Amino acid sequence: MSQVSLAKDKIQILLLEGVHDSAVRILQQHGYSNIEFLKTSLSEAELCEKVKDVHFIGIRSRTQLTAKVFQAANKLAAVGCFCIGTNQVDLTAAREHGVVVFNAPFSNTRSVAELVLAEIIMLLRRIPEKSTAAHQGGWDKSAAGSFEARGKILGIIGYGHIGSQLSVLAEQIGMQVRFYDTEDKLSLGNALQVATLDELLSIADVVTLHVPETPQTQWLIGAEELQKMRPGSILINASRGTVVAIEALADALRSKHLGGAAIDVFPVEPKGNDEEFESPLRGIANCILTPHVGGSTQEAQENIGIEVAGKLVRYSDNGSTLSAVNFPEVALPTHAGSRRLLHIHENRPGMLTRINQIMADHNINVSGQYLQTDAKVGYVVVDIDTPAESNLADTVLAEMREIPGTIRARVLY
Ligand SMILES: NC(=O)c1ccc[n+]([C@@H]2O[C@H](COP(=O)([O-])OP(=O)(O)OC[C@H]3O[C@@H](n4cnc5c(N)ncnc54)[C@H](O)[C@@H]3O)[C@@H](O)[C@H]2O)c1
Ligand SMILES: O=C(O)[C@H](O)COP(=O)(O)O
Repeated sequence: MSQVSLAKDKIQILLLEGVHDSAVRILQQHGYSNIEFLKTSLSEAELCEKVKDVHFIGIRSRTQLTAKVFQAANKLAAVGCFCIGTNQVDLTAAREHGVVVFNAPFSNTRSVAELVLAEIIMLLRRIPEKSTAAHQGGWDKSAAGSFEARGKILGIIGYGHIGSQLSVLAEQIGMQVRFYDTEDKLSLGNALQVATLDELLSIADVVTLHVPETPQTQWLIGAEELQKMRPGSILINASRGTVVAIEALADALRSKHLGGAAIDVFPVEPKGNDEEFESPLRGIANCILTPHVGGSTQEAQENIGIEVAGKLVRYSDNGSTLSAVNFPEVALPTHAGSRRLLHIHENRPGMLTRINQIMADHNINVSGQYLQTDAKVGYVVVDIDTPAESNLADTVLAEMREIPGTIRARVLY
């Protein structure tokens, strides 16, 4: 499971799903040239084969990194999710294999909030069906069923980075914001938190979902919840496809209980742009269907590329795990003038003592030491004063790997 120090051009990086060029630029600027770039995702079987030689992998929301993939990924040090969601990665398996997972928690949030705001206005004015009619030669000039957004109640489920930004934007056009969140949240502007999901559903003219995919959010909105929404109200989902029971939503739209919907994420999404999109929502009036593009803007993708590639570089160069989603977080200074050893282990008592005993045995001067643990994993970083040409670091590394409970150890180049 361990990995020796490698020259940067030997470090293999695999970028999938067409992550933005900015990621490649950042990696190259920091000396990483061994980069394979694919526009598509890969299946589990393809990944298991491909990851064997890979040290860093970059994915978006489509690539499923399962326990089986981590089992095959002997050399993998870190995963960069070039998106917000990390539900596509088995985070526990990653941690058990000593693989650090990073994401981009902020960079595409504004893009999602803007799209949802636009959809609210479009749906309240019944623009999707009027536009479809016009494309077919129709002329549906009528105010029936068309409303201003001003004064309407926007119900936000999940008041995190996206939900709270949308809250601010929606107030700018005069909407009244109410939100439901399982955590107590600071209300921005005049927004108010409500105590229960049912309360939110019963008062909102527009309900929009901004929760992560978790066991608790799976099918959060089913037939029962849809019935609790106000007649003629609107549902928007740009979170994850498993949050809304899609057949029940199709029924609620067909029966006209709901006045419209905008859905960006689906329980099953095509694997690529050349696969047909199947959904019970196809053909339903006043229903905007978008191909998971909430975060797909030039600005967001470029920023995500820079942000996540930067995190991979800092981990590779320095061992920094700041803002990792599955790992003890350590923010580290550079280590010019010393060799840096990383030791990832099961969180058992006495690990640090064992590591320091090895340093003492070799009469090594430790110039810096950092330890961070969580319930399962411990992460120790040791800076030792030894000339770059000495092989003492490799000797020490070999001994550190022998410590029972070691998951992964390496020395930084
Ligand atoms: N469509 C897209 O392209 C796109 C783009 C970005 C993000 N997303 C999705 O949007 C999600 C939200 O993003 P974010 O940046 O706002 O995340 P966030 O973590 O900042 O906010 C999520 C909020 O949901 C709340 N929450 C969690 N479980 C809940 C529950 N059961 N009921 C009510 N509230 C609950 C949390 O407390 C938190 O406040 C992401 O996890 C991702 O899946 C989609
Ligand atoms: O989690 C996210 O950030 C969004 O779902 C966007 O995913 P994408 O990078 O696959 O568009």
